[in-house]
Amino acid sequence: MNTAIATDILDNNDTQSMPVKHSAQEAFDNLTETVGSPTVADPKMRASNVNVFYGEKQAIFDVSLDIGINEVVAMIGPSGCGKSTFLRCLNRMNDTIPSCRVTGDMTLDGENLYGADLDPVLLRARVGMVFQKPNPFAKSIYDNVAYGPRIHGLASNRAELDDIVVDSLKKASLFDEVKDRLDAPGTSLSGGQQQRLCIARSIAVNPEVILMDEPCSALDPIATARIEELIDELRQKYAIAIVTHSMQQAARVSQRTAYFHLGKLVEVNPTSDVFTNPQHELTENYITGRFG
Ligand SMILES: Nc1ncnc2c1ncn2[C@@H]1O[C@H](COP(=O)(O)OP(=O)(O)OP(=O)(O)O)[C@@H](O)[C@H]1O
Repeated sequence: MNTAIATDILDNNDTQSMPVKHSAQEAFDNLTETVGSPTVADPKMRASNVNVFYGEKQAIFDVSLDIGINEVVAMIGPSGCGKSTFLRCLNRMNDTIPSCRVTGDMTLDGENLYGADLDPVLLRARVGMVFQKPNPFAKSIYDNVAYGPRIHGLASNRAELDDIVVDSLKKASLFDEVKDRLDAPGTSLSGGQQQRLCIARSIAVNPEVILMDEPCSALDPIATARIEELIDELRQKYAIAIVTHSMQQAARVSQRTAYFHLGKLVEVNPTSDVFTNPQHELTENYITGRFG
């Protein structure tokens, strides 16, 4: 993990009181194309020219961004800039909001996410999501993890289901802590354990991509560190996109960072570049604490 960069960001926060340069607004108004490298050679997911509307209000403007295999892409930016809205497009969670309309092209392994023949329920198994607040079902630890494999018919007998549950809990770094109480309610776990249970639940249905929307915002620093380590391990197998308010977290866990501002994707670059040598003035203002 990029701990050194994360520490640099902390050290740079003495610039918080500096005024926003007037030219920053001009730079935003003139922004017609994302600065940096929104595409990768081997995309798992590709979003091209995506616009999102809530009724008449446009929340995302012409955003293009790839999520590559074995990479973590961090999405950062001021509150309300559209990070969660964009993330939710990637597994069609926005379908559940009646006023929400999405245009543009989005693909998973080249397949159109919004194609008429694509079942959103199956899509959400392939593109799992972990939310801000851990949300285990009111079921046992075992049944929380077994739920997805059961409804998707991934196990033909109890022994296979047991294997999936144990394997998923191991991958989520939770097994050792719960192996003696798999029948206990998921809600009896600590917040950090509940979040790892939710990650195990996503993993259990063999996802290819994991989306995380501020997964550590309800957790203490120790539980956060466990999840961050886990994200680093999960990257070996999955493509991951994470929305975070913590620039230190983005620096620690991601390989590329995407900076959103008022619904536009301003800059995407390797994380080390974004935090040490941002290309766009708006990114620089944000990471040095001049606004946000
Ligand atoms: N369900 C909704 N209905 C109407 N407008 C919405 C809805 N969800 C989000 N918005 C609006 O879309 C814009 C982007 O919101 P979004 O939650 O995606 O931003 P965000 O960057 O994730 O914010 P935060 O960091 O505060 O979570 C905001 O103006 C918000 O008010």
